[in-house]
Amino acid sequence: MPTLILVRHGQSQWNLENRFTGWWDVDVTEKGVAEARAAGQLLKEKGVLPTRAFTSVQKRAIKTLHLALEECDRLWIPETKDWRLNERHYGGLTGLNKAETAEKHGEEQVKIWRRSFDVPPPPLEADSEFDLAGDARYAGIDVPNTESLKLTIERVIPYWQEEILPELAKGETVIISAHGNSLRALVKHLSNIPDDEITGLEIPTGQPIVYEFDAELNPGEYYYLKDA
Ligand SMILES: O=C(O)[C@H](O)COP(=O)(O)O
Repeated sequence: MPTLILVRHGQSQWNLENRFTGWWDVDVTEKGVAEARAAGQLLKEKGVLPTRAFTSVQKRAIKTLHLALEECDRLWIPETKDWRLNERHYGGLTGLNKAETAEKHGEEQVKIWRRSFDVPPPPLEADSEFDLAGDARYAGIDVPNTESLKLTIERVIPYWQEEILPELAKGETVIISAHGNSLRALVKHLSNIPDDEITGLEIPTGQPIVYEFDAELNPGEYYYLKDA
């Protein structure tokens, strides 16, 4: 049975510091490493062993993938990294503290920037220290200067359809190690969550989520592997 495992990266340094991160390439903390290892141990314990892996080009997701695969002895499986699985771009909020931003602009405005479906944060200034346009990994890519969830969906779902779904069609057990909002994009699509209900979906770090697909590649309800 084709199976999909989604894992949000373990805690990052800026998760810990409560800063907007987006495309900025922040590492995992010690706690994040432990979360990633625990995710891999859970895969092993439950016998849900990935045969194919996808991740973003951001180290917090890549490291989480590798730590988890190491724990379930699957470091050898084929893996693909792609920017389309990156976190949504946080624009001009990148690097700012979330609580301080709420004090400055109000809780309501920050909630809109963080959880609305189609309101992007203010764009990143071209001379910002967080501008990644010159980063080698994005050569030839039009790096966005901000993204809403809607814009994130517009790059995640075509990638899902073109690159990941064909692997599931072969019967693979696919693991995707990615980010809060690139995974929200995917869960919204797979579970048919309406635009106005997606605001309520929070994806915790390091907790494997599983979808099982039928022969027609229709996904069932997702569940947390720890509860299975
Ligand atoms: O990019 C970030 O700051 C986090 O990974 C996700 O942030 P959010 O919870 O504000 O969507």
